[in-house]
Amino acid sequence: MAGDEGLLDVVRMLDDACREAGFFYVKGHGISESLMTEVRDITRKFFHLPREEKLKIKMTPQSGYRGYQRVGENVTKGKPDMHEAIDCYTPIEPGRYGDLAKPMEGSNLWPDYPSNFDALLENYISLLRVFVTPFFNSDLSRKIMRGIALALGAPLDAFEGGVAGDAFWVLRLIGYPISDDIPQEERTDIGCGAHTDYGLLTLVNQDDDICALEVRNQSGEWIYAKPVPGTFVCNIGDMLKVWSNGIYQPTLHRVVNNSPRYRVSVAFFYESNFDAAVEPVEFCREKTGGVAKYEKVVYGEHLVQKVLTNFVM
Ligand SMILES: N=C(N)NCCCC[C@H](N)C(=O)O
Ligand SMILES: O=C(O)CCC(=O)C(=O)O
Ligand SMILES: [Fe+2]
Repeated sequence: MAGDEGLLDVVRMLDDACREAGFFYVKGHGISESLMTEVRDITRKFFHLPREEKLKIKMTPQSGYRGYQRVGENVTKGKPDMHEAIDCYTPIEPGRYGDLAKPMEGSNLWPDYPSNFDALLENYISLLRVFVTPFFNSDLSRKIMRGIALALGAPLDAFEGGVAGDAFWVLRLIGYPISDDIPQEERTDIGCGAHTDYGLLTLVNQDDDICALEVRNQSGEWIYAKPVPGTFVCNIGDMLKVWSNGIYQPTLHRVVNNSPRYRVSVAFFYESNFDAAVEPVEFCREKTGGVAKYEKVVYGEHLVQKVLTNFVM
């Protein structure tokens, strides 16, 4: 690979983006634009169903926090978010991680309508995750993580193995209504409050033509991650900060839908192993003065703590 100029260019761009912005666009990734659109369109169709239909897959503590949440149920920094969503997670069998995963045990709730929802989404998830057949491989998130490993000057598989070789995944299908459609007494001015993501890497498939995702730059200004059709907007999560000893930092972002149209985005989160204890890896410590800047974090504890405090139901 050392002689592949094209690859080295991409790795350099990735390193710049991860250091400067914590956000970047990925194109030419092998997921067809038509599939990306289809996934957003089926999500939109679901959110346009009557409330009773959507509540058939209501998210509750008993469902392992999987399923549908109404506008305002997700809360960020004490303020209700003006989005509705379906949250899906890697299925967790009872007892799989002992007490650690108890609150999130279970399998995902898929709606009956639109009828091919589960098949389409399960296919999409497998393409973003790790999908290996004798004829065809797709593992987009892992490929990007391999690029990030190279960007840090490490071997390709530096972010796999015991810590992320069995990566946990999260999928959020999100709808942001226009404010006129939200009763005034329930309305706040923000679709999703400022936050960083929890894991390694996020891949956002967002509606074309609506600017709503805002990223905080180094001067503290909010700038749009404008839609670029066919691309994923990618960003770094909390676990990669710890793992890289802060060489790459997650960036605050938020969503404000001031457009006159309902906005859909589908965010895929590629995480470490659920029970991984993530700590600064030696090759990153060496690059940053030899001292670990962060304490060890168990990813599953981080996620469960977020999930238990994110909702007002
Ligand atoms: N899995 C992720 N990243 N979910 C993003 C939701 C961010 C908002 C959430 N209420 C919070 O305060 O974190
Ligand atoms: O809707 C978006 O564009 C981003 C959503 C987001 O940041 C998240 O769910 O973590
Ligand atoms: Fe996010």
